Amino acid sequence: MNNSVITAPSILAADFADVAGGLRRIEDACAQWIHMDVMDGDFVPNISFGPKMVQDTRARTSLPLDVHLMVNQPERYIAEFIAAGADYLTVHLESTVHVHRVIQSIRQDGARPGLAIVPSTPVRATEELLDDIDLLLIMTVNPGFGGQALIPRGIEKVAQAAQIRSDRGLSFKISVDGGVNRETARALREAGADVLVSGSAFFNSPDPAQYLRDLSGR
Ligand SMILES: O=C(CO)[C@@H](O)[C@H](O)COP(=O)(O)O
Ligand SMILES: [Co+2]
Repeated sequence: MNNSVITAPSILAADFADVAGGLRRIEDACAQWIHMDVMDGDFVPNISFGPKMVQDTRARTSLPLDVHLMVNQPERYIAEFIAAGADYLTVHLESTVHVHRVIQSIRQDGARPGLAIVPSTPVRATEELLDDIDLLLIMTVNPGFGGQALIPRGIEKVAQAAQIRSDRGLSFKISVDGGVNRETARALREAGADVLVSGSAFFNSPDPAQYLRDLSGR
C-alpha cells in the first residue's frame, strides 16, 4: 500500500476557454502535479494541444508538469516539449519503433522520461526499458478521451509492475491514468500505484481538495 500517493489532475478535463481557472482549481486543491494530455489525432482519435499550452502553463505554476504524449513518432517533438517546461515527459511504447532511443534523448535533454502502455500491451513488454525510466504510466482506459470507466485488469498490471520493480530493485514511479476516482483509487494504491491521474472526476467534484485527499487515502 502506498500512503504517499501523488495526485495529478488532468487539465484535459478543464474548460479550455478558462484554462487559468482550471489551473487555479488544481493549485487550490493542493494537487502535487499537473497532468497534460497531448493528443495528435493519429495515435489517438482526438486532438488536444501542443507545446505552447505547456509553455503557457509553465509560466503560471511551479507545480511539476507531467506531460503525456499520445503522439505517433514522438521523437519529432521531444526537444520542443522539454524547452516548453515539461518535467516528466512520457511517451507510448506503441508510438515509435526506437522507443529506447527516445527515452535516452528525454533524459539527455533534461527531463524525466516516462513510458506509457495502452490496455492491450502487457507489462512484460516494458521489461527491457524499466532501468531507463523514471515513470511507468499504465493506462486503465483506451487513450484519447477522459470520462471513461477503468478497465479492472489494469489493477493487476499495477501489481505486476510493482512486483517487477521490487524484484529488480528499481525506483521508477507507477502512474495510473484513466477512470481514476474515489471508487477505484483504493485498489490502485493497494496494488502499488504512486501517481493517480484524474481528469473528469476531479473537475466534476464539488470539493476538489477533499476529493484529492480521498484519492490519496489521507
Ligand atoms: O490520457 C488520458 C486519456 O487519454 C487521461 O489522462 C485522461 O485525461 C484521464 O481522464 P479521466 O479518465 O480521469 O476522466
Ligand atoms: Co493522460
